[in-house]
Amino acid sequence: MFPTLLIVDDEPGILKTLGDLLQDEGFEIKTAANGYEALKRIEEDIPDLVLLDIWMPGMDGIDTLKEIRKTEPHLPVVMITGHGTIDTAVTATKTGAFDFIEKPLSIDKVLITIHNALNFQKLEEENRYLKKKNLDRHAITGNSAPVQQLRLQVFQAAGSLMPALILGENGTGKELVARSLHQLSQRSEEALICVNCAAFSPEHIEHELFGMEKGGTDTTLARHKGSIEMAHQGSLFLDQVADLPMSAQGHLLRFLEDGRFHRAGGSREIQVDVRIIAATNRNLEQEIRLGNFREDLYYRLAVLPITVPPLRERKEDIAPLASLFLEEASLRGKIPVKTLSTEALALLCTHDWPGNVRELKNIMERIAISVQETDISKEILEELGFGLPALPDPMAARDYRSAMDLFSVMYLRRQLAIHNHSISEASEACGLDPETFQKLMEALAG
Ligand SMILES: Nc1ncnc2c1ncn2[C@@H]1O[C@H](COP(=O)(O)OP(=O)(O)OP(=O)(O)O)[C@@H](O)[C@H]1O
Repeated sequence: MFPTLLIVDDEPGILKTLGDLLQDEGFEIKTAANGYEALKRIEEDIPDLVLLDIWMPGMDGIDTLKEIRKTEPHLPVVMITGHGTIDTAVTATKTGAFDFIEKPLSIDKVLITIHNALNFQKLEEENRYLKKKNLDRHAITGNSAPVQQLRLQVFQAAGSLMPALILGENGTGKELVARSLHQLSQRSEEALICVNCAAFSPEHIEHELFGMEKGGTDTTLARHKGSIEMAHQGSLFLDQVADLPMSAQGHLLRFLEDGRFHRAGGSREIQVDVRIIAATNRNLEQEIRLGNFREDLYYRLAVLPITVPPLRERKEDIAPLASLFLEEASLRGKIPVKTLSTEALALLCTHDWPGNVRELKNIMERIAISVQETDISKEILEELGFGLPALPDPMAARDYRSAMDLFSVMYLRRQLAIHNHSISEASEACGLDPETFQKLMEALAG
């Protein structure tokens, strides 16, 4: 299929010669003698590109362009200008024209501009497609009442510029909620900068957030912009915000008050427009009582609080989430999709999911890759440690020894659950070697 060009010019001579030349180059040509006719043509059938004369009686090129933009924001428009009307042409590019070509027209220049505009348009389309896909990637899966409520809260918060604070246990989906919030907001075309506040030492977190003006001889501290500046016009996601040291909390509070800050070592005041989204799995009210978190900062951050419920409180979501993760893993690994039997699913619903959705995702990915069968039975899950009998409360144990044994088994099971049901990962996290971990599990189970 050849690209369709709409040529808009009040000079019949130009319509004819330019039309014939471009038709010879393989384009399909439509013409319009004025702005009104052009809008009518576009309404009938959208062309791939418009060549639009600026000087026309009645509605001129700029007004026609403004009208086109109302219904067709992405349609590439190239302006044709008379000699000496560069200022108007610049106004046109500001109004959304792709480029302009001067009369008398050189066919080479016309062809290059058309090809550039069509290529750019293709790239833009791909980008929009990827953006849309990205939106799906950040979709919050689940049909339980708490997740429906969560989606509504995210949607409402996306329409505001106020800081949002996302609360919830480990692995519940706080980062996913933050990404979804940004994607649904008017800032989705701009950057979402993510900073894990727990990943930096107290000295480095301020440099990471606010940037650095002078670094002396230490090259790792060279002059650089901080995440706040990089997020200008977009959003900044502060994950594990409870880990911010006190001095950084003070600077963040000041920034939240008026959008201004200084780079470390700098005296120039910088103002940016950034939407803050913070998250934590800690109980911030308790951290305030313990003196670890500033109360005034908490109130600034928590203008729009969003709580992501733990998976054990929305077990209806286990089935759709498990299917999603099995499907995603099989797509990635190019292997057949696996499904859970009814009994296997019922067994998953008896589990408490201390690692929440991340634990479910990890286990489904492991099953997708390592299990041969496409129907996942209850027995396969039992081999991975699901469905172990519930343990009595260690506080009610008859003596110290039994209380300690009960506690140890609970601890090891929990570590196993959090770490992907993998003995090597869990043992490393607990500081035990895998053999000891396994032996302890067996001895305590007996
Ligand atoms: N409702 C959901 N739908 C689809 N995927 C989800 C959902 N909730 C969580 N996930 C996935 O589970 C994983 C863990 O989620 P995420 O990293 O957002 O959790 P988190 O609460 O930020 O964790 P942490 O407390 O450790 O920072 C991610 O891969 C995420 O995409």
